[in-house]
Amino acid sequence: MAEEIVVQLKQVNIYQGDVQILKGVNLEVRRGEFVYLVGKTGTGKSSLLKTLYGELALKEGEGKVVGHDLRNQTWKTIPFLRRDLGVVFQDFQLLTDRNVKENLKFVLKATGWKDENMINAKIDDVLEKVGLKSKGFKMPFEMSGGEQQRIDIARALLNSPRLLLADEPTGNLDPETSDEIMGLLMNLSKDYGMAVIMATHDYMVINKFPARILRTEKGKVYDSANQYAEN
Ligand SMILES: Nc1ncnc2c1ncn2[C@@H]1O[C@H](COP(=O)(O)OP(=O)(O)OP(=O)(O)O)[C@@H](O)[C@H]1O
Repeated sequence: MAEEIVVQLKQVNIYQGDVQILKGVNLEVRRGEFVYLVGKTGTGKSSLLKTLYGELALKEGEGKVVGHDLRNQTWKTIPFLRRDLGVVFQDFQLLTDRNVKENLKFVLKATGWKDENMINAKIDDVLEKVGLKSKGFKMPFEMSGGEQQRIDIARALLNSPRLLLADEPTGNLDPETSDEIMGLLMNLSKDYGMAVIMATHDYMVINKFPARILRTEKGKVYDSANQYAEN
C-alpha cells in the first residue's frame, strides 16, 4: 500500500491568544504510525493536538490533517474534519445517563447515521475491536476505568478514522490497565493502519511500548525520527 501522509505541518506557529507556544513546527505522520508526544507540563502538547483537531485555529504555516486543510477552518467545516479523526482524552467522555450502546448510537446519529441496521452493526464492530462486545447494555458507572477507556476508544473508532489523537489516555489508570489500553491502541494502529498521536507523561508506558517520540521543549517540537535534530 502506498504510504499515506495523514498529518503534514510546515512551519507552523501555534498561539494561545497572543502568546506563541510553539514555533516552526514541521511534522509528517503516516498511515499506521504510532507517535508519542511528550514534554514538560505547559510546553504545548495539548495545544499541538488542539491545532490538529481544529480547536485552535491555524494562524501561521501550513497544515493538512487527513486530507483537510487546517487553514481557513470555520465552525461549518470543522465537523467534517472531526468526523475523519478519533479523539480520546484522559477523562472518559461517556454520557452517564445511558448505556454503552446508547452512548455509541448517540454519536453515530449526531454524525448523520440513519439506518438502524447499519448503526447496530457498526456498534457491534467497534465493541468487538475493543474486546467488549458483551458489555453493550452496561451503564458507564457499572464499568471499571479500563473498560470505560475502551468504550471511549470504541467511540473514537465509530467513523473509521485514519488518525487517532489521544491526550493522556492512560493518565487515570493503574499500570496493569494502562498496559492493556496501550496494547489495544498499538494493535488498532497496526491492524487497521490507523495513525495514533498520543500525549503522555508516562515513561514506563513508553519504555514498554517503544515508538517514535515527539518532544515539546522551549517552544520547539523535537522528533526522535530526526535524532532530535532541529526542525
Ligand atoms: N485556553 C487557554 N488560554 C490561554 N492560555 C492557554 C490555554 N490553554 C493553554 N494555555 C497555555 O498554553 C501553554 C501550553 O499549554 P498546553 O496545555 O498546550 O501544554 P501541555 O504540554 O499540554 O501541558 P500539560 O502536560 O499540563 O497538559 C501553557 O502556558 C498554558 O498555560
